[in-house]
Amino acid sequence: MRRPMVAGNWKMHGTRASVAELINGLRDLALPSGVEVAVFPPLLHISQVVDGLKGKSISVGAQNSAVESGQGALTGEVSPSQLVDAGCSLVLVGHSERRQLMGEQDGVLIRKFAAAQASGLVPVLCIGETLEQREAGKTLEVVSQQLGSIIDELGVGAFAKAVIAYEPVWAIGTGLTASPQQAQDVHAAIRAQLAAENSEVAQGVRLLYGGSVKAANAVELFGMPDIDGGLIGGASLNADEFGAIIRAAGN
Ligand SMILES: O=C[C@H](O)COP(=O)(O)O
Repeated sequence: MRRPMVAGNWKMHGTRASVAELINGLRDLALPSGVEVAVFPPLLHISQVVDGLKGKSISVGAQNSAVESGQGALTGEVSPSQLVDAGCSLVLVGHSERRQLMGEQDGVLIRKFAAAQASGLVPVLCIGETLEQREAGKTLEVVSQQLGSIIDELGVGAFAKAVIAYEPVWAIGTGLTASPQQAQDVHAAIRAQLAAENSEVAQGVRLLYGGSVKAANAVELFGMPDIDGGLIGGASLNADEFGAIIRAAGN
């Protein structure tokens, strides 16, 4: 039985004041015990969030981390071990905004994934196709290649301590959501790809859906057999809406 997870990716949003307000809203939420909840604030606000959520069962993660796990001469980067030291337990790897806007490709993402695990962080690997790729009928090929690059290099066992988020790029921040069946089809293919190598890992790994998830569509999405929760962008900036999405995962 996989424990559902609902994670909020705050992206590049927030000031110290708005983050304080969001923390208060999150503290007021009654969280269902069966759901793991996490937030990914901007790096600058991680300490504030870790301190503000003390005693509340919400994990804190980073949106990105360095390719090296320790410390060193890497100007502008923050390493997984520094994130652990700051109170993080998770990190996003390969969000489409970083793949597309920062040019992050497989080689770098493999190193980030490995460095995160070496420091004890749980990587949340984000994969998904663009609209052009979906329209060309290449969705499963693209997703399989993105996942396969990590499996080939680090082995399927790496997913015993990782989470995967399927986020179709065309659904991110657009208000367009993959239908529950569209999302389920891709999730099933992801699980089958893992199962071809190791069925125990495949059955245990949480597969989150991301892309315009709201309280209004979460119940249906999370009701699909291979969707184990969500990675929420815009809707996670409102504690009440985020709380309603969390409850949808607890149903
Ligand atoms: O990481 C979160 C995803 O990019 C989804 O963002 P969104 O819920 O604003 O569409």
